[in-house]
Amino acid sequence: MSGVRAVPPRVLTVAGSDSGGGAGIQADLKTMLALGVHGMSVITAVTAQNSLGVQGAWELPVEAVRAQYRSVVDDIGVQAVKTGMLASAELVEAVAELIMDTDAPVVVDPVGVSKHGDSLLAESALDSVRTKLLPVATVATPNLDEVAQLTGVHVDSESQMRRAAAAVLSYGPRWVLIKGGHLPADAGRVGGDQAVDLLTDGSDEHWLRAPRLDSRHTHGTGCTLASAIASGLAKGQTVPEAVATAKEYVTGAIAAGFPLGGGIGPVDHGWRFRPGGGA
Ligand SMILES: Nc1ncnc2c1ncn2[C@@H]1O[C@H](COP(=O)(O)OP(=O)(O)OP(=O)(O)O)[C@@H](O)[C@H]1O
Ligand SMILES: Cc1ncc(CO)c(N)n1
Repeated sequence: MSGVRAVPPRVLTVAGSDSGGGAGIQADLKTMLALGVHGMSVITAVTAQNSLGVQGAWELPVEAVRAQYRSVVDDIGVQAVKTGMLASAELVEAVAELIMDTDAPVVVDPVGVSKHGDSLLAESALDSVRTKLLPVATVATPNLDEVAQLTGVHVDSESQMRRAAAAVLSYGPRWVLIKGGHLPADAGRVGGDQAVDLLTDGSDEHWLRAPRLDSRHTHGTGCTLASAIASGLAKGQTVPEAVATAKEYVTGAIAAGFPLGGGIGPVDHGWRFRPGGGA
């Protein structure tokens, strides 16, 4: 065979490794494969993690993170970047600085704690996230716990999501997606049967709604959503388009989540390839 091969858009994730394969770097790369882009990784930390929680975490030296990033960006190039677990203030600041020099949209998932409540970011790094990382984000995707941690705004109803969005936008990201996945079941005007997220840049506002799925196996939802957004942006979609297609993808992945180990199983990144999945 000969001829020019098509080169897929390239997306870089800067995040931690989840040995259990459901979240972190592993979720990001699986999402990117499923969405047809070329995934690349800068590993910031290694976690020993499974369906029961995080048993250990080790940060990489800043020098190793910088070297991985430069290797990818200087030779291969990127059409979008996604950040996840950054562990420490030093790493947050180094990554923010690297991103500043990169001409590509950036999705910042300000990962604070895992589904089991294990900390993935030092308390001392919060200020660097606010003042260094959020300002370089094209889209920031905090969940409600991260919103509370970063801004002090506690959301327990849909109406408060607007206030939360304004508080995050005050740190400088172009767009914010407030993820309502953790809203209590009886919150909001429309009742508790929907998983509602709010995307806004301060003037344009998009409410994204999907059926709230009664699944225990939701490990990796946030990483999957942020990587799917980055994949859409790399393909040239606008932010609202990328978020809408990512929401559809993560909803399908949650619906197909499966039990693994004795605790919270992963979402299914490959759901579209299964019988009836639509691929
Ligand atoms: N039970 C559910 N049913 C449908 N959608 C859900 C459910 N739980 C979360 N979502 C959706 O999944 C996406 C990720 O949101 P979530 O709040 O779970 O992220 P997260 O807390 O950052 O995830 P993680 O725990 O992986 O860090 C959002 O679009 C949210 O609305
Ligand atoms: C490494 C890693 N990144 C992100 C998450 C999200 O909760 C996780 N559980 N583990």
